[in-house]
Amino acid sequence: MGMEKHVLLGQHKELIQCLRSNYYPPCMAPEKVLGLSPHSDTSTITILMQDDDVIGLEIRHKGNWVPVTPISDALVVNVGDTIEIWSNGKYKSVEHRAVTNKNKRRTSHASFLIPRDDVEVEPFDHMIDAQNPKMYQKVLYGDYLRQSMKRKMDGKTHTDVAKIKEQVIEK
Ligand SMILES: O=C(O)CCC(=O)C(=O)O
Ligand SMILES: [Fe+2]
Repeated sequence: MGMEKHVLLGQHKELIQCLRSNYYPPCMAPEKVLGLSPHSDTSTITILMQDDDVIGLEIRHKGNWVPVTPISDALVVNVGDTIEIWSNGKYKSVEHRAVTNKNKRRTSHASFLIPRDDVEVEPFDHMIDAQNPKMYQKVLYGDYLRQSMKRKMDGKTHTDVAKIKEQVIEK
């Protein structure tokens, strides 16, 4: 985003790390049962450690679900909604889900890096110009996080609260 590392870090006020560990037991009918419904993370970035012997994570790319094949000793880094808002939509949060597996159990550990609750998140001025008008309104991170957590995971629909609605200009 054309910013020094410490400036971006400073935008968090305090860099908070939340950890979620997921366990997906073997499932008799993986074609019918998802491990985790489609969603994007509200974080700035998410660092994911996943088992390397079973595929489970999938990202949505051009309308298709694409498996993220594990690489030994490698972490997966996903862009979250906060970067999407700060970058005014230049860097989109990735929609993802976890599928189940008939024979193998799977574990994953997601580390969400997030700003402090009282940070007002909105697109950075330098990401806005005539070609890229402001797409997101100011949201208080704590409110955004809690509102998203209250909802059923449903793709990226929770990001609508931060989007500037199209103006209807009456003649
Ligand atoms: O299990 C996975 O690979 C995905 C986990 C995830 O998306 C999450 O915990 O938010
Ligand atoms: Fe996630």
